[in-house]
Amino acid sequence: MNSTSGETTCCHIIALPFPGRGHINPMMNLCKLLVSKCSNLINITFIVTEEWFGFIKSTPKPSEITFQTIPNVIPSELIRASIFPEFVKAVYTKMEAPVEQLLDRLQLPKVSAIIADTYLTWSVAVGNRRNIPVVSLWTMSPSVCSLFYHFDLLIQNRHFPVDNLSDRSSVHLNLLFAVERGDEVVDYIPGISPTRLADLPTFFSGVGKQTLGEVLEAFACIRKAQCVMFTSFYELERQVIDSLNTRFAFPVYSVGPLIPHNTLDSTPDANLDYFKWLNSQPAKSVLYISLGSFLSVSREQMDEIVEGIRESGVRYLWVARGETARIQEACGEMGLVVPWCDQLKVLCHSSVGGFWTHCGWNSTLEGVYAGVPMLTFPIFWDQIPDSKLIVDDWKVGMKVRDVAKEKLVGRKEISAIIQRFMSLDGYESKQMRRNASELQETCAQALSEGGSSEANLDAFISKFLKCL
Ligand SMILES: O=c1ccn([C@@H]2O[C@H](COP(=O)(O)OP(=O)(O)O[C@H]3O[C@H](CO)[C@@H](O)[C@H](O)[C@H]3O)[C@@H](O)[C@H]2O)c(=O)[nH]1
Repeated sequence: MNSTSGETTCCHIIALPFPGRGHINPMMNLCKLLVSKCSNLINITFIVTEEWFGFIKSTPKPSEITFQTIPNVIPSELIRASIFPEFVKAVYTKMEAPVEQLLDRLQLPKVSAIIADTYLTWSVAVGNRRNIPVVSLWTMSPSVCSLFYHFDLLIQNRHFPVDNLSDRSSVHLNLLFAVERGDEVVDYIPGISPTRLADLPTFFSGVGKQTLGEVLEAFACIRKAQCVMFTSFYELERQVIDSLNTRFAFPVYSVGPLIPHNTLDSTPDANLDYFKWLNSQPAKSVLYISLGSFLSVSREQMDEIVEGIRESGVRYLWVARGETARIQEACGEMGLVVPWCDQLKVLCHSSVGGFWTHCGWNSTLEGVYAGVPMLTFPIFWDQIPDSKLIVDDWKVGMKVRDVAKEKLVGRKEISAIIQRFMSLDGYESKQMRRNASELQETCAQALSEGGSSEANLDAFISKFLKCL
């Protein structure tokens, strides 16, 4: 604290999240954490588009965090998934100028740092021009960070590009590739356990390949940031984090999981129908299903999932956007379908015994925190290696969808794996549940007083928030 004159000085942080739920949530959780650590001593300006402000303005937050908006210079969130490459290009090219204008107008005093999503490449230049340190917040797994940071190794080892794939925008091209060469093993990315080509992010073709240029640009820019922050915790991927620490010329801080665990006790739930329903179910009997907040699977696949769940006879709570009534009718009376829920609180409910997940990194961290085993159904990008971490490395889950094997997972297969996964008696299931509890314990230790995440946050604060 800068208090030689007896006065307390407030400093300022600018938060620049990437416009997407999976990025805004962890950025907000980080901001809340910083405020709770440095109460009354920092103010945070959280910058989003007007559209996102509409989505999040009623989110409970401390008064030290203030929203500021820029105009909607990028395509709407409502169509983001359908025009993803165009959306990413707009984020890379259209947001910098309005952010600069906003900062000029606000004239914020004593700005200690800009915390910006790694994918907002231009933020490093904004910070450097204003002589403000830039903290690059990576909201995916440290493994995926290492992979993109060392992308040249894939090229040197002739694992990228793959010549026989055209640029047609099709998920099936990735599958085609996965079937032909997917079992080849990548064992040269620092810190990452041997990984099949099929388990790398979906950058070999289609939409993934179309946005790869921007992602690699982000990893060129990350080198000019003053530090990198992970939403994860150190013990979860210790080898990768150690190895990145030796390679980066700046510090790496793992301060997570940056999920809303601090609010678990405070949010009221008694009146919500799905909590009332959960309260009346047997312990560990409910499969919680979420396919993520922005991408969806094909109609054909969705029908197989619905039938598989119905045939399994397992109790379920399914978060489905848009098609709630249709899915509820088709899946039957063993469960509930809702358009949105308080996911972390649901995962921590004693009736929930499993998590069908698309393996978004926040959901993965929430599953780890809650100690719930995961049934993985990755759809795109980093979700594929996240599934591999969950199933092969941590051994806290089972795969519904193996990208190297099949295009469409059929209802019989889905029903069988759900039953095996939710059984509390089977050897495999018991082992998986034991591993999930152990990982949960490691996570709790990281978050506890003196744990690695707390120590990293303290180290970050003392190095970067100089005004405190
Ligand atoms: O009913 C719901 C559904 C979701 N969530 C929350 O929404 C967030 C979703 O984040 P995530 O699980 O990471 O999924 P996406 O929104 O799909 O995340 C995007 O961003 C992530 C972080 O960069 C990437 O790992 C993913 O691949 C990418 O799709 C999580 O905190 C969930 O708890 C809820 O609270 N209620």
